[in-house]
Amino acid sequence: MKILTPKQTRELDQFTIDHEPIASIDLMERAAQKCMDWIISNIDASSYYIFCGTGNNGGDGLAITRMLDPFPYNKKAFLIHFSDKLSKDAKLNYKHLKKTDAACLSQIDFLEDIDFNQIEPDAIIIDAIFGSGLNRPVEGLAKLVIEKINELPNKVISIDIPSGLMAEYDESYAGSPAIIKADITLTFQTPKLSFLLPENSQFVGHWHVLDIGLLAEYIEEQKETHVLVEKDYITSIYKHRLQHSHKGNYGHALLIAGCYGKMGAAILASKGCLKAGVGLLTVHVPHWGYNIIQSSVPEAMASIDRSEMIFTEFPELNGFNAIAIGPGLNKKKNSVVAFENMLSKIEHHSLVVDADGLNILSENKHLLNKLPQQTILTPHPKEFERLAGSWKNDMHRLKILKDFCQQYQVITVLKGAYTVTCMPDGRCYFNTTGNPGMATAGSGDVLTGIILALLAQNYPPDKAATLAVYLHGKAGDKALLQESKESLIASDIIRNLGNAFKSLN
Ligand SMILES: NC(=O)C1=CN([C@@H]2O[C@H](COP(=O)(O)OP(=O)(O)OC[C@H]3O[C@@H](n4cnc5c(N)ncnc54)[C@H](OP(=O)(O)O)[C@@H]3O)[C@@H](O)[C@H]2O)[C@@H](O)CC1
Ligand SMILES: Nc1ncnc2c1ncn2[C@@H]1O[C@H](COP(=O)(O)OP(=O)(O)O)[C@@H](O)[C@H]1O
Ligand SMILES: [K+]
Repeated sequence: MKILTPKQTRELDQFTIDHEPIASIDLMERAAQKCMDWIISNIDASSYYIFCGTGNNGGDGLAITRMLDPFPYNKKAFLIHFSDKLSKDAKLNYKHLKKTDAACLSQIDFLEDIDFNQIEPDAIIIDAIFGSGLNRPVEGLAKLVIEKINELPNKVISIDIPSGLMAEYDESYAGSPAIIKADITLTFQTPKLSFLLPENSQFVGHWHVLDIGLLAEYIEEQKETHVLVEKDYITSIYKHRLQHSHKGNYGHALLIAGCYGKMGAAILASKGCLKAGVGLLTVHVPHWGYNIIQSSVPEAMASIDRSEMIFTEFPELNGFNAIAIGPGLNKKKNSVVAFENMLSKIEHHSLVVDADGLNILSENKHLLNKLPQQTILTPHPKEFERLAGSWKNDMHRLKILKDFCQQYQVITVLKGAYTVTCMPDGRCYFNTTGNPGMATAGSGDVLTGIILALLAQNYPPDKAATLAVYLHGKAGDKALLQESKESLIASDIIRNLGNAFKSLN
């Protein structure tokens, strides 16, 4: 699903109004009805307090209040009068609600006009103060109301976007002084970019996209800049195995991993790779790790370093079509030299760099220029900061990520919730699978193994990265059916890779 900018969202609304065609007031009615349908199906409450602004978001809130009328709920709508400029459609809905139930509607000029004590703790608050039209930090009356709502124990449902949050912002934006902390956000047609950034999860809560019938024609024409990766996209890139295939069809991968004390990383990445369908896997380990890898991963072949403890050399690269380097490596000088040598020998191979491979790059930045085009880097945020520098806010981090990928022509998988895979041309793919149980030692090593396996199977690097990230998260979600978020460990992700692949069929 494409994520649209605020400008594109406005254009999409207008395109739908012009081409469906539909009057804007009817579109608002449709949006409000979709919210109502969702609320009635999912929420069990007897009282609703609807806080409405003066723009079209407030118009949605006023329409929702009217639609609650046939139901046996207590309801009260507050028009937060922070501006005299009521939008045309908000005005129509204001009049309409006055006719339906004038008593439930109050205009609020001062915070004291609202008796917050009357709001029962189990009542639902609907936040329709600001939507996508917010264009500056919230001040004055609206700020006071938002702060007060955030102090209440009530469940809050935000319409379109939590009031005070912007769909997109730049690095100079230090956050609005007041933003609604929603439990649920019901957003229209496509999610907003800000929903996917860690710093905003405290405001957005669980978000749901409601299809209000805005025209797909317009969305299809837009460039794929920010994409939410869901099952339909993944099934479109997934290649089924052919009946008459043999292991030679699925590539020969080389994994360079492990050092004294960190052989576990090599084992986890190897297993992730094998369980993601590679034909053949060779693991290059220090001498000391030979017995460990052979007995823990009998399916893999071993290539043994002359060094007892660390990575100092690599096997002949001909014969491998994909290489991963980094899990459980180390950053000693001899390893850096071997890494640099290897980069100079790479020709047609696809490459993944993780963990200490990334730390070597951070400490030897000239090596970034030697990476083959479309190399996949898989940093967690700390590793990315070491690679590319620090950021002022998460939207700025996204900009740094795009600049970095464009400068070095690499693909970067920035890990976390909504892992973002950024392409050399700056396109960003946000993953939707995975859970906090995956924040556990070795989980990233498994991902490296999966990416390696898909590269060896000849997936183009951009598709290998997005598919691997999706499958890794899906395996984590499947693991959660038997485990808790605390008990889930990296081996559980490996064990559930089969279930993750099956979910694509
Ligand atoms: N278009 C459609 O077809 C559909 C739209 N829909 C709904 O419309 C919503 C977008 O509506 P919107 O554009 O009217 O913006 P909204 O956020 O309600 O109001 C902002 C207003 O407040 C003002 N303002 C801004 N910042 C401010 C601040 N800090 N402090 C004080 N004032 C501030 C600003 O005016 P300004 O003062 O800048 O002139 C603006 O007029 C969207 O989220 C969705 O819910 C749905 O019904 C589906 C169909
Ligand atoms: N809250 C979360 N939601 C979804 N995925 C997560 C979450 N926390 C961590 N993960 C995933 O778990 C993996 C952790 O990787 P990493 O930090 O490199 O771990 P390690 O270095 O221990 O192997 C990443 O793929 C990341 O996306
Ligand atoms: K809102």
